[in-house]
Amino acid sequence: MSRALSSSSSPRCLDLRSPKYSLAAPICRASRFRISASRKIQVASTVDRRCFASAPPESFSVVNVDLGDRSYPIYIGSGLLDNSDLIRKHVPGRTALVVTNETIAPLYLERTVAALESSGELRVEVVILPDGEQHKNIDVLMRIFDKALEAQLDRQTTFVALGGGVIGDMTGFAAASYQRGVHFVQIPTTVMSMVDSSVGGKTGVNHPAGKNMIGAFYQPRCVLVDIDTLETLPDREFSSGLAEVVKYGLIRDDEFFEWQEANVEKLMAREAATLIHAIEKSCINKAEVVALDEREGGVRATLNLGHTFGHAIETGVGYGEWLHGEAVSVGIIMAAFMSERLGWIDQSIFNRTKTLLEKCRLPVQVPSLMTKQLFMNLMAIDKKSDNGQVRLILLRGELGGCVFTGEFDRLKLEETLDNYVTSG
Ligand SMILES: NC(=O)c1ccc[n+]([C@@H]2O[C@H](COP(=O)([O-])OP(=O)(O)OC[C@H]3O[C@@H](n4cnc5c(N)ncnc54)[C@H](O)[C@@H]3O)[C@@H](O)[C@H]2O)c1
Ligand SMILES: O=C(O)C(=O)C[C@@H](O)[C@H](O)[C@H](O)COP(=O)(O)O
Ligand SMILES: [Zn+2]
Repeated sequence: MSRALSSSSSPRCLDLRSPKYSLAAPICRASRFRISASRKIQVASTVDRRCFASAPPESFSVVNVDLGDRSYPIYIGSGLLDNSDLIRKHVPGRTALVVTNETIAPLYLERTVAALESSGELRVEVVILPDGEQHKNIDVLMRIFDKALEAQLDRQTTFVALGGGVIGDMTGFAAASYQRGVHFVQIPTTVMSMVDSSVGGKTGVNHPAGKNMIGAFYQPRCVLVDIDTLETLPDREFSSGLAEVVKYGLIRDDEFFEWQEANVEKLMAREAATLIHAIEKSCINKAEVVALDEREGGVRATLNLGHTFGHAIETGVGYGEWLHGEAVSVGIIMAAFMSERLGWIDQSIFNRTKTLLEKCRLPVQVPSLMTKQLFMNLMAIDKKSDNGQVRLILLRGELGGCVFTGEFDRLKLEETLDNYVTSG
């Protein structure tokens, strides 16, 4: 059950009351999740596999992102990379461009291209980018456009992102802007991209001065999560993605947080059923938030818990030095510390958060390179800033409660930086 979030007396402090969802009547042989509060939006369901003639015997679930005529399914399961019917259903036109990187290409490109080409009706082009956050920029983005133009891809083409969040964010932005918009499909291959970045349509690239500063909201036509691809994901990357999973529990889903506390060992052992549950619950939480506030007018900002501190760390130490989830983990702990110092949460919530992040093998200390001044400079250009004033997502009330606000005692922010910054 999602928690009702704490309200605030401040007019600039949004009341982030989240709707609850519950299990409703089964459809076919499976379950359907609904928001059971005032807004009855179907956010998630499990499809009848009979819809897909050549689907493999493995089962999969579907979480729907409800955005009216731009709604789309997130398919979650095993063996889905080879399920040609599933992907082809969402690739109209006669051409597709698969965007991936040097690490993922030898692992999963051949199968992805084979699935797309299986009908014999699609010409599939490929562009392989260099790997790493340091390449998430305008210069490397141009390589996607260069390839698309060289291959004479038209407006009916589909850009397919095969990879982690870097590839997904860049391909989505390329799809949003190539010939003013072409179709887009996400095939995430990291925990981070499966639980977060492939869903919700935030796309873009970094600027040397700040993370994701250039981009667009642009939704995919479907997200295909094949959990088998996680078999090759390095441990450090695996842990990184879990920072966002912990985030969902903290901002809106106390039961999910408690489930994580109870199942973290199985999660870290990559047990399939546990992994699938974590991905499904994360996608359901994200889909609900995105359906309520696609373009971050209010409640969507809560998905940024820890990110104001975290993005400052990623930019400050140099893109790629710290992984996104590592920086977010430290950001989450700083936000929790500050919330506790403000008297907004009990110390036990801070302690439980720290323990869970540590069990996910995530850092909870600021890198030594970060000075207080560097934090302040980088945080000032955060996209959530309002008229030069930093606004933060802070925890408030019971576990699962948070607020997005610029109305807090600035001394507590200073105190937080003083407590966590070790240098200069
Ligand atoms: N758009 C959003 O809503 C959103 C949400 C969260 C994060 N992000 C962005 O996502 C990026 C981080 O994503 P990420 O953590 O996936 O990093 P990433 O895309 O850099 O991938 C992590 C590393 O794992 C490799 N890799 C990917 N899949 C693999 C696999 N199956 N097997 C082996 N290696 C594999 C990649 O080549 C890379 O080296 C950041 O730029 C962050 O800002 C965006
Ligand atoms: O989807 C969202 O909204 C998020 O904030 C998800 C974050 O985990 C993600 O890192 C996102 O890219 C951050 O967005 P930004 O607007 O702060 O760049
Ligand atoms: Zn993030």
